[in-house]
Amino acid sequence: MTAAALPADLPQTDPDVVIDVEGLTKKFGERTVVKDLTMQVRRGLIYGFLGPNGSGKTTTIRMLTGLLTPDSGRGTCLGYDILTQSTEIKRHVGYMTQKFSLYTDLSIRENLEFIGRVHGLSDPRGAASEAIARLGLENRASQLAGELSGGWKQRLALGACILPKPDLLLLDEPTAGVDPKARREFWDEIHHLAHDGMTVLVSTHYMDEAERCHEIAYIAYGELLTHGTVDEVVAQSGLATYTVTGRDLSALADQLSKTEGVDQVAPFGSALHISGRDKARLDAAIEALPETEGVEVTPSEPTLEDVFIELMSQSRDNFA
Ligand SMILES: Nc1ncnc2c1ncn2[C@@H]1O[C@H](COP(=O)(O)OP(=O)(O)OP(=O)(O)O)[C@@H](O)[C@H]1O
Repeated sequence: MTAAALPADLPQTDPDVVIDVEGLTKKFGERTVVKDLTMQVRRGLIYGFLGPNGSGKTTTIRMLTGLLTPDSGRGTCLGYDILTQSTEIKRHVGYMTQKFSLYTDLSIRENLEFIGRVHGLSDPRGAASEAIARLGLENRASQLAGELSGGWKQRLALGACILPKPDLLLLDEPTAGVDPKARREFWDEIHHLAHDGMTVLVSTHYMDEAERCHEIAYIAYGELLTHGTVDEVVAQSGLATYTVTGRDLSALADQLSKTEGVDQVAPFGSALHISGRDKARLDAAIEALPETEGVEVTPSEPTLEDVFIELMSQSRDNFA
């Protein structure tokens, strides 16, 4: 990964650490939405935030970048204090929210030029042309934004965010409802941006997108339950997993889901994915299965989805 030089007006603290916060807590009314969150994000990383609906991902991302003031805790974003220097932070951050917020009755080019002017760019027309070329929007430049399909809208929204060349990009569920090809192209572009030195914080519910992040954090009920690379998160889970293949597995799935030592049974096409927190107990459950012709049980690796479902079930227990 290449890291471009920091702009001269950024505080030259530790240029490799873009976000460095500790003990962030946020309440809305009586409800604590984010609890005692401590984390660091290094420059040029694509950092994914995962977790159930309403778990505090957006609130976290907004606090990390000074867009929302925490009730307690402290830290820096791009070297600026998140409590006192949010104006400076905002100058360097691009934020793509869940809601499409561009002008539907302006064309792609008009929208981008307008955004360029709002940001006071010296050459809004040139910047718009550059973004149009970068995102492959040339053939659609004069199309009205309101007439674009979901995937192209997202691409335009991304173009608008990167127009002022932010150092940090926040993407809040950027590909919800977008087809797989458009999602892949969107992610290819995110990787190009990170390769050029931009840091990206992205919230998502898609496991394949989580796997495209350099690091991920899983937040449930306001608490950061795990973080690291995908491999680290899977290894830290301590889950043991088997794959069961064969015909007519639904009766077996029923039986297994009631068996001690089996914490998860998930059908995947003609296979079952069986996981347990305690490998010895899971092994005992597997060994106790009756021999059934055509049914095969093989050890496998837990998927990220297995890990997240497990984390969610544990945290729900704690919060019930
Ligand atoms: N300004 C606000 N005032 C009151 N409650 C809020 C506010 N913003 C968020 N909340 C609540 O805080 C909780 C966390 O919301 P947040 O948007 O951070 O979750 P999320 O993980 O991003 O959810 P999703 O995946 O659904 O986007 C939710 O219960 C939400 O209703």
